[in-house]
Amino acid sequence: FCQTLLQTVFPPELRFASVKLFNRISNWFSSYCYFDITEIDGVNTNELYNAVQLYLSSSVSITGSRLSLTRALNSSAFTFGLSNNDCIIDTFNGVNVLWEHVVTQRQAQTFSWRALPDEKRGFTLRIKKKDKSLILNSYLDYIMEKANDIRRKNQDRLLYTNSRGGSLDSRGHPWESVPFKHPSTFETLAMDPEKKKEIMEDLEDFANGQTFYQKTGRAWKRGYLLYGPPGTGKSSMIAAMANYLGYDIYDLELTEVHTNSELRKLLMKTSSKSIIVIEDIDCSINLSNRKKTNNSGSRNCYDSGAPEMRGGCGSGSGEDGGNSVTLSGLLNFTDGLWSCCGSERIFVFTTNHIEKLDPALLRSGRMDMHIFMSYCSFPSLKILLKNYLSFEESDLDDSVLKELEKVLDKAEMTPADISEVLIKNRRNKRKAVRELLEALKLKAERNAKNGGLKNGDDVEEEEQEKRALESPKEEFDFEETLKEGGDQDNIK
Ligand SMILES: Nc1ncnc2c1ncn2[C@@H]1O[C@H](COP(=O)(O)OP(=O)(O)OP(=O)(O)O)[C@@H](O)[C@H]1O
Repeated sequence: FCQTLLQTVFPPELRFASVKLFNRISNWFSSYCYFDITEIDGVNTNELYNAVQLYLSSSVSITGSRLSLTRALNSSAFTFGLSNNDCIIDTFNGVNVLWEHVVTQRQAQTFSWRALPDEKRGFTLRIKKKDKSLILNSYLDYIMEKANDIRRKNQDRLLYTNSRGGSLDSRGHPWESVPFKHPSTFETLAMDPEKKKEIMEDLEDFANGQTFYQKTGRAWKRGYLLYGPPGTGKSSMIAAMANYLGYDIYDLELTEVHTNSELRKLLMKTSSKSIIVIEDIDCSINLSNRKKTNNSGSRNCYDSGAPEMRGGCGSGSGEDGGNSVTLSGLLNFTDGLWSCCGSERIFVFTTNHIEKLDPALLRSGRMDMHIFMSYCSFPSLKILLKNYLSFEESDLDDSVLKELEKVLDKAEMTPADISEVLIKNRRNKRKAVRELLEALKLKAERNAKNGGLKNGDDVEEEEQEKRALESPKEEFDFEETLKEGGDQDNIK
């Protein structure tokens, strides 16, 4: 009866108008203003909605009593969210704002080329009118930034490679990626703690240095050169850097890049907050012939500023018939105008032979920090003992520690060699230490015999070189024997 009466006295048009009027009057007198951020804006997904959801997830997890939980694709973390029609108060620059998660049923869908979800979701932001101009823009920027940080932290990092001979994938992308799961961290990395701290601080300063780089007019990038014998942890260091900063890694296979312009395109397709790695740079391209003069006897390649990497000096353009990467191309890659497309990028080059590198690559500004990855030192050994055997310093006898320390420098063993000994015997910790001591002593003795000659790989390399030098001599002797008409059986 009441309903019928209401319908008659207040027809829908009148009701609609009175609600509108009521809202307007209450808005007039209200000290708040409201912003609706819907999940779907027209037919497109609203990025701000996703950002707010992620941003609120960090504060909701502590305060909320009923929460929604999600786990995104390619993510290793759970994200908390406000459940339907729940509210939360957030504070920004001393101003309180209220967020409400509004979920309503969507009315029957009219024709649309895209199926919309049954529920209409959105956030309503309530801000005091007097604070609106003060915080709105900066608050929303802050939310977007924070959300990106959270997304990066939650999402699995990716390892990209270009090793497909310059071909593009179905999306026209020159890089292909896999989830990056390397477990190396600065904690597990065996190196001098002081040096480690210095590197970590440098990385932190870089990551937080947006204002600094802007103020000084420098491109927001940094170069690290890691050098040292094989097995001293150069790759592990790169993984630790990526895990520390939460950056993706682009592992650039330089031998698969054919021209400078291809190199540039690869660079353009890298994202910010990433580490671009060229491993064993001395093996990737020929860096040794920069001082060759060209036939006309002009000044050397290095002076000309466009040294050729394959086949001597070339034209100033730095490209050799369009099929070789030049040093100038590589320098432009790290240092030129193109290196600044995108920001917050780290370049890491690794080499086992720093002496083979062109000084142009090493000068400051290109490679800002040169990091020597050395043979295992005593502080590094303690980290390895802790990692592999869970040994603290106090768990070992002083005499054993002293013996290890004494022999370690002379043995010149890499952390990789030592890790092998420890892994092999990790079930029996005491035996592992004993075997390690023996291995170190043996290596030290061998080094002493060889006149302090480096580690196993270097010895092997020298032996290979010796063998290579010796083999032509044998051929020569054979020829000599032929000429002299020697013993035919021997010749056979
Ligand atoms: N400093 C280190 N700290 C911890 N582990 C190390 C270290 N160095 C080497 N290792 C161990 O040895 C293995 C090989 O090391 P890694 O590949 O990082 O050396 P590398 O210097 O990059 O060698 P290469 O020059 O041959 O590429 C790693 O998987 C790691 O387990």
